[in-house]
Amino acid sequence: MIPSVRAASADEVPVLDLSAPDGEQALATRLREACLSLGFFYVAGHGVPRTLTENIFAASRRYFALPEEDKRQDLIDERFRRGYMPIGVSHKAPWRPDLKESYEVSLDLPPDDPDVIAGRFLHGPNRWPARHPWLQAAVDPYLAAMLELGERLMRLFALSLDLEPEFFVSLAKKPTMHLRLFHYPPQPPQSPDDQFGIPPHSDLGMLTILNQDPIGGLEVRRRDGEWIAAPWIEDTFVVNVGDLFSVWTNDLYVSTPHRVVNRTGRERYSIPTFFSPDFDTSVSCLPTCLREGETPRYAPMRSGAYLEERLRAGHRFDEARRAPAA
Ligand SMILES: O=C(O)CCC(=O)C(=O)O
Ligand SMILES: [Fe+2]
Repeated sequence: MIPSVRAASADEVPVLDLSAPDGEQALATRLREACLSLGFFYVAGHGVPRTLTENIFAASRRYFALPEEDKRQDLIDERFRRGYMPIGVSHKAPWRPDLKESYEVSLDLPPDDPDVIAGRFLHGPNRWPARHPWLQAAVDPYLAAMLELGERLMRLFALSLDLEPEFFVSLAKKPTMHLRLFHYPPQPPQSPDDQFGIPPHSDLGMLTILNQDPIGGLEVRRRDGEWIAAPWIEDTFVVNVGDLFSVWTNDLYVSTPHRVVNRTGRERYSIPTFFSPDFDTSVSCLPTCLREGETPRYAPMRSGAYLEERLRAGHRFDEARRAPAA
């Protein structure tokens, strides 16, 4: 098992209260400080009703408690990437397969949407088990709340970089977003050093809003290389930037590596929502982020193509089709 790491101190993980009366510019300044240091921060005062969180966690627990044969009726499809992802599919070299199962939801596009008709990767309808209507009933309102919170944060991110407030929102009219219900079984104490719930990685897109349960297990790598355990703070979301911000800001805002190790002996559930801009968005160093004498560290890229490459590299669908071990 990976040796355990120290708990983050309170000043290492800033908490931004979005309901504070000091105004958006003050919040944007705090957000900037957080992104210049750890690249992770918490948001409180976010306005997302607590019942939405309680309901989606309850539905997630209920779903993952179903027999494997039942969940496999919702087996994820390689093109739209929606539905049930058993243990074994998320598997990135050189690590062992992730010790987690998931249910994947994205922006729900109707069959007559031009991108769906064109067969574009990730563009499609969500997938819901008709036998378990409570799943969609809990996820849909939560997803709507995440879209709203995501826009609020995108405006703050824009302000924090001296951009006009709608800069990121206007790039995300049909965002390639993913809401993922995760279940991490407890990791056995004798598990090898290359076994994680999720191995060290940076997030692919623009920003991530994570809802975690009180179990713990998320670990974040500081800029000096030390790993620290992210705390659980009641009624907050954990926010971090993804790789696109490293490109936009020339590493001023770093897409911080993180991982999950569930050492607690208990089941862990978490619900990250990932935001990326529209599939064809071209991403390159922002003029407001290029300091004197610097040159862009990353070649311009297309958001969707980057996402596709990384998603295809990190998943093994032959594992999804294999019958589960008896
Ligand atoms: O489950 C968590 O706490 C983190 C998940 C994560 O890092 C990811 O899916 O990218
Ligand atoms: Fe992540």
